[in-house]
Amino acid sequence: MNLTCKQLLQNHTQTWHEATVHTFIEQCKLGTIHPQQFNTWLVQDYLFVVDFTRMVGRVLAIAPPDHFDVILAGLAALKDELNWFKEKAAQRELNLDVAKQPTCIQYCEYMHTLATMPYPVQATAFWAIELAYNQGWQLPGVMVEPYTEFADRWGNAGFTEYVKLLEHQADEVLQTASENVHQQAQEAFLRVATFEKDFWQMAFNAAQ
Ligand SMILES: Cc1ncc(CN)c(N)n1
Repeated sequence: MNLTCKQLLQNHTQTWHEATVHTFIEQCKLGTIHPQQFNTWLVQDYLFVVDFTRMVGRVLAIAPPDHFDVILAGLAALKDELNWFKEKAAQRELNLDVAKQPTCIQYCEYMHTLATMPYPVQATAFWAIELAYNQGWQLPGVMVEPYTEFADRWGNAGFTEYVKLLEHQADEVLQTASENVHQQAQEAFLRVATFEKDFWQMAFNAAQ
């Protein structure tokens, strides 16, 4: 039996919904998010993206050469993204040299463990991580200022296209993978979904 990214989304609609729809983002859309919550997200997400960039580097290291184009484009976008995070943090006078919160630590440690897994599992996790932000920031629709630019970073049409390419690459390698690898890919998808939900909650908790 084959496994595709689309099937993962269809088989786990509730879990995926919780990964991509959260009061944190809804309150960004409305402009009611507390600055302390948003700033916590900004700093912790920067720290996450540093480790995510390393993860993508490891994915590249074991990817077939015909997947390089998409992954290298992703790494180039991450270079811009890391600089953009620094700019946004400076505008808000936020210190990025702080400790990761437990949820961020656990997510980053999980990304590390992905390196021990077969390429189809890593490709599936990579796609799921990017899709979570693509949908998370896109689903609420137009956000009020100053959040428009944040929603646009991951919700724009180009990013949607990039996530589609990641899906095609994951689907391609899942097609020839064993049942056991399919099982691991499904577990990775579910772990990513749970971490995404927890990450929104971590930022939301900053005001309580
Ligand atoms: C927590 C999280 N998940 C996903 C992404 C998108 N790279 C992100 N920036 N942060």
